[in-house]
Amino acid sequence: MTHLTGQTTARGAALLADPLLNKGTAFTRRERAELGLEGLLPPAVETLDEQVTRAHRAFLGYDKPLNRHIYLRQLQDTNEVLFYRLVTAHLEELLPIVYTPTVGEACRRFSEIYRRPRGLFLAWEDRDRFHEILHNRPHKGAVEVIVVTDGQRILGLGDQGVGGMGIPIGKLSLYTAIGGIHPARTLPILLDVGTDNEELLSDPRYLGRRERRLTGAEYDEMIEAFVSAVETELPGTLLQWEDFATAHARPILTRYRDRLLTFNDDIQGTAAVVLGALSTACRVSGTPLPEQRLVVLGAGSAAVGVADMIRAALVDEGLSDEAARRRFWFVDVDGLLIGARTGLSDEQRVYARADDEVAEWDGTGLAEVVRRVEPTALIGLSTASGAFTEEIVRQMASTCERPVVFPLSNPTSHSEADPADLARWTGGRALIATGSPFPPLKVDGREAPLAQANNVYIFPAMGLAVAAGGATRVTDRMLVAAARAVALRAADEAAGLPGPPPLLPAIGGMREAAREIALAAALAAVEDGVAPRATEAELRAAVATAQWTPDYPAP
Ligand SMILES: NC(=O)C1=CN([C@@H]2O[C@H](COP(=O)(O)OP(=O)(O)OC[C@H]3O[C@@H](n4cnc5c(N)ncnc54)[C@H](O)[C@@H]3O)[C@@H](O)[C@H]2O)C=CC1
Ligand SMILES: CC(=O)C(=O)O
Ligand SMILES: [Mg+2]
Repeated sequence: MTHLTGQTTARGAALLADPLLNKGTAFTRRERAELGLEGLLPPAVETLDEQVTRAHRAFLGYDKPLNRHIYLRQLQDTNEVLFYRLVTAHLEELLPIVYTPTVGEACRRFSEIYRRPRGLFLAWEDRDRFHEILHNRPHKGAVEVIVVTDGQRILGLGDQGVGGMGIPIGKLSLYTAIGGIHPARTLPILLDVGTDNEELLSDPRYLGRRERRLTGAEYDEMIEAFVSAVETELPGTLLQWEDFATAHARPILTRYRDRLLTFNDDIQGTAAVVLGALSTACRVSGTPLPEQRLVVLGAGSAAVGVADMIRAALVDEGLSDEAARRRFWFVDVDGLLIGARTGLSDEQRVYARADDEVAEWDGTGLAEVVRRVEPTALIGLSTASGAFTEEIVRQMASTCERPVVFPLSNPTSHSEADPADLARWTGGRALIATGSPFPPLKVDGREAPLAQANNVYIFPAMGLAVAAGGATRVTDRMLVAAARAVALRAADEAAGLPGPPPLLPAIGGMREAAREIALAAALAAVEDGVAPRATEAELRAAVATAQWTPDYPAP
């Protein structure tokens, strides 16, 4: 409880060394006298707001994003209340540093910039002792949310081995900053199953196991050992799978989603935010969802997850499943998904087009698909930087009045297009959302913020929903409800605003948005019978109470 209430028996240097109890220069004179801190701090006593101002200046003193990231991580490891107060006060400015794109660089250079430990590293050799090792977590007591990765598909950067730990740390920082999950109740976990990244294997500084990745039955055994340790030691914890390679992501989700409280953020979180942004785009363009023709670049777990949720929404709107499937054309590194393709997974095969459709085509690459299909929406989850070329986008814009173009791959260096180019090539007609942040566009002399269709709109709110409503499973309906709440909030914010309506809610208001999204998901959990009965008013109050605000406990 200590770390939740701030009540502690720690004194002196030990107190200052605990990031969840340390107030730094905000310890009052009386506290300094009572807690053995005299002489350990410079004399000035600051308020939290004064500390935030000072920390923000120090942050701005670093030019390079990675150095800013390192500064923030150090602040987090020194004084968490101050870190979270700073992040929440400057969310829009700090999000790209804590999260994509800079977190990608932090993962790539994890071993080089490593300073202090955070979270748990679980290695294959210890698979029989995961239960014990979970006891070594820094904060005892219940854990509300775990984010776990095995580092194999970190953003669009591929295998980063233990460097992938940057992602669970970054995502959980946002569970706290946006969702309000208390930092003592979060736990980042890296499953070290080795790496196939040659550069890392030959780097003497690499901090992970210098072994090739586990595969097959051993890999499955590792995952099972981990899940059963979580089930036994931390029952009721929300377990989020993050940045697993497609070969593992879906099978793990299928295996465990009905067994414990769990979801895959890349598959399900991404789907919800994209459905939210697409719903807004449909409203703005006047082309209803069932009339959209969707070309999706990339057929990995993220892309298929997105299509599955849009397909379910189409069926909800009255289309047959077959008709819904026919609204999609999937293009991957080998071209259009068609029946004749071998090696497609069952999930991909759902979207394979009939072979005779392409009989007369000049190949099945993206350019030809766009020329033939005349899509109204182009969604990129391919990791292929610049794949939405001028030729392709101009072609699309020649047959569609308001082309929906979502280059969603992260980090920025992997985006399928630069939004400023998309706006130029389409004469400002494109409805754009990106995965990583981009500067606002200039529209009619005004700055128009770009929608960042990133699962950050969803996962912190799911954590809050579960904390407030006590769900025991994450159901599809909870995610669809979250998607609807995102679209609703965007529409509310757009009302009365000059200029083009934003496709997603403003980043600066994400904490408030998270409450609305969480409420919608919590209500859906009750409807699905996976959470105790509660009225909307009760859940609204529970969500507000559950959302922690960073502040020092009264002296
Ligand atoms: N905006 C967001 O919230 C999210 C974005 N993403 C991004 O989506 C991307 C993909 O993630 P996953 O599906 O897990 O990855 P993945 O590696 O499993 O899938 C990539 C897919 O793209 C295809 N591809 C690769 N190069 C291509 C090319 N040059 N042309 C056409 N297709 C190509 C591959 O064949 C594969 O089907 C990543 O960059 C990730 O950062 C993922 C989750 C959330
Ligand atoms: C945003 C995210 O989860 C990804 O790019 O993998
Ligand atoms: Mg991810």
